Amino acid sequence: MALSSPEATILNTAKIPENPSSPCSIHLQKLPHLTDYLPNLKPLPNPLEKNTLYHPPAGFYINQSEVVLGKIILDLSADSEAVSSHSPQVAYSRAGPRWQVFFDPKDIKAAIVTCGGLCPGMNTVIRELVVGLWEMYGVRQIYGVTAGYRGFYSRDPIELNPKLVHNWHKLGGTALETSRGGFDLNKIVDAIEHHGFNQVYIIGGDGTMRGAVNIFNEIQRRKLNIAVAGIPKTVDNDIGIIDRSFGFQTAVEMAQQAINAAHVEAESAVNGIGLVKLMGRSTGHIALHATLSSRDVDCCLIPEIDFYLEGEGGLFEFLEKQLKENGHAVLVVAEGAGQDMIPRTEAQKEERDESGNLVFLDFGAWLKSELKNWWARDHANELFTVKYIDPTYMIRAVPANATDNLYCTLVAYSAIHGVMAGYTGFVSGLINGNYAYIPVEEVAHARNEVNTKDHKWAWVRSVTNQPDFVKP
Ligand SMILES: Nc1ncnc2c1ncn2[C@@H]1O[C@H](COP(=O)(O)OP(=O)(O)O)[C@@H](O)[C@H]1O
Ligand SMILES: O=P(O)(O)OC[C@H]1O[C@](O)(COP(=O)(O)O)[C@@H](O)[C@@H]1O
Ligand SMILES: [Mg+2]
Repeated sequence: MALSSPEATILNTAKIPENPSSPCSIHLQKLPHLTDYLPNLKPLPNPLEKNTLYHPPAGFYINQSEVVLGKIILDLSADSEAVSSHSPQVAYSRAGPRWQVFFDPKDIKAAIVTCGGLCPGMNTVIRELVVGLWEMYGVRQIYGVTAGYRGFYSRDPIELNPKLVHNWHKLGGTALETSRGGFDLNKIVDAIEHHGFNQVYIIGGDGTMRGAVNIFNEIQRRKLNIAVAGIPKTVDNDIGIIDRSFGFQTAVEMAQQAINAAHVEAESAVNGIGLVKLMGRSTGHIALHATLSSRDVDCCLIPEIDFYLEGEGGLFEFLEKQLKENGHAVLVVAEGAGQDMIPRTEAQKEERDESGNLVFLDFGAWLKSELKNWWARDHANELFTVKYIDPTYMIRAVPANATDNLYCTLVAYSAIHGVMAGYTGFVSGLINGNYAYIPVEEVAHARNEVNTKDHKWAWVRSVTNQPDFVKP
């Protein structure tokens, strides 16, 4: 049947090359390997071969040639960027067990550390690293470094085993404790050497991964037989390349409770506004996803969009209309939104946390008072209520849900297999639904901001009907 919509016309006339599969080549991101700087290391057969419970079937081991593509959506029309520039498609090594390993389990002394803010699932990742190393590869020396990076040089590591970590996946937070700051490169690498750790698993966010790059470089410079693997953790979902971090979906789910409460409060008041602030230092992913799944939100404000309060096309005008039509409105704001609107003292402009992250002012509280001022000014004699809900830590200080727990298991096992195979300076992560190894250097600098030009943001706009804040 002939297609007659305008979209169909565009599709039918697009210049699609005769052989669309030919134009693209593949560029594999090279993973650092211990033999890059220790060429005399000898491979061993994978100890999984001797596992008494599990006999690896044919096809179990991953070949070096197996890759995961960084981009799976391509424009194959002849004049598209990808095709006309012949730019190669970026690919990453597929994660999983290798036939050869570069560690003898009896010589392994593994260290696990957690850094930065909490994220649901951190305990599961620790648990799965311990159980995976112990059960799959027969490793018996596994240690937890407590209190983040500073713990390497200021605390005694604690011994971990499957019995001890048995229930950890049911607990929020990190049993190893975490902290910000305290990154002292030489002290950390000295301590790693001093303790005899030869596998270091680092669970943390963008800051942590930048630290991991430095540790990896210093280990290479000292030519140490120590592999470093990162496992990206970011409740904000601000790390690029990977689809998302473990814990993100749990946080979005928890945020629903706050939005529901704000909705009930707003609906039950005369001219009621429910205002919810959700985490997201520099990205609005949690706010966006929580908004899309809730459907009760009338306006979602994130750091990636410019918006204004007063005048035509502004927030107050929009709320006025909402209150007139529905009697209530629900606003969701990301923590990092509107920071440049709040007046700051010189000291506040400089304030940073121990890791060097800028300390944000409470946009939700500021907006609440601005809303009240606006209403008092323009509608002095009408009732008005703003209920402000700030569930901050409640969305991240919880155990991971089932989906995130599964992700934690697979990402931890991927990291173990990669390290056993001698890879180092890499992270394991989910790319387009598949587990892959990515050079940590790349991950440490890859940002993941909300793309306000894509369909997802357009759906937010259509679900909420909020203005686009383009000044007339
Ligand atoms: N550029 C950097 N170089 C080295 N270490 C860093 C860097 N940025 C942050 N860190 C360290 O990484 C750890 C966690 O960083 P932080 O930004 O607090 O959290 P996250 O890793 O979750 O983003 C802290 O110990 C901090 O000192
Ligand atoms: O109060 P804390 O522990 O510094 O955490 C607050 C920050 O932690 C986060 O949840 C996550 O930040 P990180 O990924 O950098 O750890 C941010 O959204 C928030 O700004
Ligand atoms: Mg961070």
